[in-house]
Amino acid sequence: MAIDSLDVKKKEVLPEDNALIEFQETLKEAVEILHYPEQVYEFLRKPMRFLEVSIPVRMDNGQTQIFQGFRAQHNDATGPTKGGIRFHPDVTADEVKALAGWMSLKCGVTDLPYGGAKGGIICDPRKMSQDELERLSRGYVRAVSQLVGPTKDIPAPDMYTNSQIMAWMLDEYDHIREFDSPGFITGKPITLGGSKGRETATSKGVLYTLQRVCELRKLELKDTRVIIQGFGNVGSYLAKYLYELGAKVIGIGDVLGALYDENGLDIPYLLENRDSFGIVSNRFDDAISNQELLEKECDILIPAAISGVINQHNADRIKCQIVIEAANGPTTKDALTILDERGILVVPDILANSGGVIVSYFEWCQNNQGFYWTETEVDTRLKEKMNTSFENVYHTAKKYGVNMKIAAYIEGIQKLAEASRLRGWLKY
Ligand SMILES: NC(=O)C1=CN([C@@H]2O[C@H](COP(=O)(O)OP(=O)(O)OC[C@H]3O[C@@H](n4cnc5c(N)ncnc54)[C@H](O)[C@@H]3O)[C@@H](O)[C@H]2O)C=CC1
Ligand SMILES: O=C(O)CCC(=O)C(=O)O
Repeated sequence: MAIDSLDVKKKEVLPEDNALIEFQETLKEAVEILHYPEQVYEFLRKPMRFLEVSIPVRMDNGQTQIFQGFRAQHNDATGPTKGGIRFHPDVTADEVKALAGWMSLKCGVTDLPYGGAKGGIICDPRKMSQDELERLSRGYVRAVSQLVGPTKDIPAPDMYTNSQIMAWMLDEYDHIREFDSPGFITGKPITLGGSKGRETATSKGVLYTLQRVCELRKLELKDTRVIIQGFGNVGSYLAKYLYELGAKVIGIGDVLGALYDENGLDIPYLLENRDSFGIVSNRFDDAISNQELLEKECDILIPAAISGVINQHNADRIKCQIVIEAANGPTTKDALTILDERGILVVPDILANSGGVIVSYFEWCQNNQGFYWTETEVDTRLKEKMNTSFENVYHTAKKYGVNMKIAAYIEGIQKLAEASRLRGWLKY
């Protein structure tokens, strides 16, 4: 069914469209702090491979529409590449390249045996029927099938993709390869070899990070005022967990607007009334804009939607103690400088949202073993990895006297650079 009624409004907070430059500039800073030669930066600043594809899809009206898709593989020195596939009308080639680079760093920070990758298709899934989405998903796999595979490059969900889309992609891949290979893709339905706990993994990882930060800042989670932008996979589960733990979720945002109540929102009601694309604000007359939401006073602000929303235009009006980046790249470099100067702690994406890829890794391990874990096993291991990664980044920040973003890059780069040197790709 086409969902025309949910027409995307023009974005109220214009993201800075320079994710790749953001990635490269921060990378350069971290490489210099580590006293690595320039070639390390030159090698890591772009993906090792990038494929752009055209995907013809027969639409329900009988006409064929050509969709543009991408897959970027940033670096495979440490293992096969790994990263989600985004279906979004605004996704660009450069953004996918940046997202792939961030995936490499994320896998470095969390010590996973992967390099980074990312995929994207320019489309608006809210305006497509399930049949059209299925044909698009299968078409994408056919277009990139030479490049991906369980020991080459393993996709997963990202914005506007979900376990059903992973299931179609897996089925198409199995069809092409003529054997069952559940390890080709993660974030699958549990019946098809998905892992328990993958659906909630990113939000749980953000929660564990947030709890650790609260301990350090001596903040009681109970009654802490939290604002979350994004009410999809990551934002909605996070809101649920925080609400259950007694935090006051005073604001949430989605693509069409935002809801705010200084006394705390009724999260169970919003969860029940949101649609499958994480939209709920359109059900209320008193919705505010995303811009207003981001500038409301709170203790912890959690951008969990798109990149570049905290930028040089609004960073001096952000009124919180802590920003936890659940989205990829929500804070620009300029904004980070302003927030640093204002004493606002920013916990970086490549640490905070790594729970998703961590449990994707667990899923892949389970597929390779053919032996499946309980939810408690998954969760215990996730928490352990999140906590270890947090402590490493935190201590690196102290050691080098840098913010947590640079510290996370420093943590993320080292294994990549070392593996590239050991393979003889870089001489230093
Ligand atoms: N799903 C996962 O496992 C992981 C997701 N992430 C990142 O977290 C973020 C959110 O991902 P998901 O929750 O999976 O996506 P989703 O598709 O489930 O939900 C996206 C949410 O963002 C909102 N949104 C979309 N465009 C917006 C805009 N222009 N302004 C304000 N809100 C907007 C949507 O309305 C929806 O509520 C993305 O940056 C993604 O890359 C990071 C790590 C893993
Ligand atoms: O689960 C994965 O493999 C990747 C998730 C992802 O795309 C991300 O962390 O940004």
